[in-house]
Amino acid sequence: MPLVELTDVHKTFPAARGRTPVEAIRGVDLAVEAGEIVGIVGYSGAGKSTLVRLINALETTTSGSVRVGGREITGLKERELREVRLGIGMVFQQFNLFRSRTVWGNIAYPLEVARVPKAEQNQRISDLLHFVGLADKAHSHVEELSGGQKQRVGIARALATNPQLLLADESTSALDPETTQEVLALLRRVNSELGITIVVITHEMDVVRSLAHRVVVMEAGRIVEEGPVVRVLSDPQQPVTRRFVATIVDDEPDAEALAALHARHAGRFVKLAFRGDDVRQSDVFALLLEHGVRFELVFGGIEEVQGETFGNLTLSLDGDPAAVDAALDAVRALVPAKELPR
Ligand SMILES: Nc1ncnc2c1ncn2[C@@H]1O[C@H](COP(=O)(O)OP(=O)(O)OP(=O)(O)O)[C@@H](O)[C@H]1O
Repeated sequence: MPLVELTDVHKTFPAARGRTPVEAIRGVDLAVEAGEIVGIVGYSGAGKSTLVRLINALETTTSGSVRVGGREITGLKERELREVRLGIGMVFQQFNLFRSRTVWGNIAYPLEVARVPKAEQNQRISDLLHFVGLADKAHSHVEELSGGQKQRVGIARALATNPQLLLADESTSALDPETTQEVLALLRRVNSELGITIVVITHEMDVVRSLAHRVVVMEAGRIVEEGPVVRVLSDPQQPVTRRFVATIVDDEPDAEALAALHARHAGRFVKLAFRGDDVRQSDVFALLLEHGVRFELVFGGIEEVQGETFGNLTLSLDGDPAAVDAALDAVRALVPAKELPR
């Protein structure tokens, strides 16, 4: 049974005066299995935050079903919803910490609300501070902390009530790249050491690449593509997915770059797609040489994501036209190859 299951979910916000209603979510089916890290990506307005707010019952669906831990949450009473929310931790972009409280006090807050006995609270807070590496900051005030430390407090607070699910909404967008990596490493430990399922919303593909097992791409209130991260990064299908993937993986030169490359290289351009370790680049290059074709690498790169390699290399091929054709036929038997226009 999935930990979270959305079936044909729609959410329409009523029209503000003189406006049309906003269909924020338009028929979403999504299952998140226990233990997974799912990254939800999409541009601003795609519906990511609304989707997350439906999962933690801060919004109600217009139609469709939302199940958390097997329990239908649509139509539950406020008291029952509070119970459901206790099983879900939230981490926010702007940390949402209480400035008037110390680090300890911030982590204590959800435990106070849940009326956890004091001795148990103290043990829990102390464990969490060690887990997130802030034991020495217990009595610091929030303003004294760096952004990364604030987010670690945010994560500790989200974990205080032992949730099964952590929802992270742009949790690293306010952080610099190095601090982002620290927070992502902590989230990976939350998943691997504590077994907590994580749904992370982001517009940064780097976050997806280094954290998620599976990626869900949203556009205009719908899921337009989903799959294991390595699959989606190495072979994106939808235009919106390609645009996201292009921010971290070189695909093929755009028209402007292509014109500049053609001005420098006389040969025919072909893009080769390497996926996994089954085809070695050296085998492809040997085939070209066997056919008497000279080549130069003009664009692209090879990536390693979660232990798998993939990438796209654009080569300029020079030689007798018939030999280039024959070489291309032979190469196509090994890897997908696409000739780029002149
Ligand atoms: N409470 C609301 N009332 C009216 N419209 C809303 C409300 N919340 C969201 N919307 C609209 O629903 C659509 C989806 O918004 P949502 O915040 O879910 O997108 P998002 O993908 O999370 O974007 P961002 O990355 O900017 O947060 C947008 O058109 C937004 O204006």
